[in-house]
Amino acid sequence: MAAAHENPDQLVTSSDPEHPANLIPSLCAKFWTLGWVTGTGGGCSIRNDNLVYIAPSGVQKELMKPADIYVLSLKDQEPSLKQRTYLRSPPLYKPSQCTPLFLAAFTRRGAGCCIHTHSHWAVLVTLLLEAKGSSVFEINNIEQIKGFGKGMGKVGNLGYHDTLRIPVIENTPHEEDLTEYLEAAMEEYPDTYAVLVRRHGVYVWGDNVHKAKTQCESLDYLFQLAVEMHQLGLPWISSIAQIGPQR
Ligand SMILES: CSC[C@@H](O)[C@@H](O)C(=O)COP(=O)(O)O
Ligand SMILES: [Zn+2]
Repeated sequence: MAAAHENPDQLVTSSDPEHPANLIPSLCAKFWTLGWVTGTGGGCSIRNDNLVYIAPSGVQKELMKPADIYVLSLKDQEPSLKQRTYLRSPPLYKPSQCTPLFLAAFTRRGAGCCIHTHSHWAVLVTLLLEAKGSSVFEINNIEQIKGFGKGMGKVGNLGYHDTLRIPVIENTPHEEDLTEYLEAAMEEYPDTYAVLVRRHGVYVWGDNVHKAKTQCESLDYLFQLAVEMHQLGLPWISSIAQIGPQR
C-alpha cells in the first residue's frame, strides 16, 4: 500500500464511519438539520493524535464528502506563520476560515474535536447579553448544566448547583482575526469548553467527538432555554444559590 505522502487521498479514505473524514460530513449533515451550519456557516474539525481534519471554506457543510476534507499535521506547522501546510488539499477549495480557531482548541486545550455553530439561540443570547453590557453568559440550577465537564484535565462534570460560565468575544470582519480574542478568552476562563462570538455563533470543543457534540447540544439547549426564560421575565441566574432540598 502506498504511504500517505505518496497518496494523500489515503488519509481520507476509510470504510469506518468513525474515521474523521467520514464523521465530519455525517456530523455536519446532522448539524444542518438543527440550523447550526446553515448557508455554509459553521462547521466542525476533528483531531486524531497529530492529524487534524478540516472542511473546505464556503461549501454547503451538509453536502460535504470525505474527498473534500483537508488534513494537516499539527507538529509540522510553524507557530509563528499564519500560512499552514497541508498533507492533503482537495483541488478547487480553500480550507475553512475557522481553521486557526479550531487549531487553538487543539493546541491550547488538547481538544479532539471542535464545533462551530451559527445557531439562532447562540446569537440571540449574545444579543441579550449585549443589551446588558455583559461579556459572559452565566446560568445555574438547571439540570442540563451537568452535561459539561469541569474543565480540560479535570475529572467529572459540573453539578446541578454549579454556575456554567461561557465568555463572549466581539465579532470581527475576518474570521481569522477572532483567533487572538478566542485565545485570550481561553486564558481568562481556563475551565471553559466554549466561547460565544457576538452576533455570530459559538465555538465548542471537547476531549473527543462525543464530548464536543454532547456539550454543544447541552449548550444549545441552555441558550434556547435562556432566551425563552428571558421572554418570560425569568432570570438565568438564581439569586438563591441552591434551588431544591438542602443537605
Ligand atoms: C456564512 S459565512 C460564515 C463564515 O464567515 C464563517 O463564520 C463560518 O462559520 C464558516 O466559514 P468557512 O470558511 O465556510 O468554514
Ligand atoms: Zn462562523
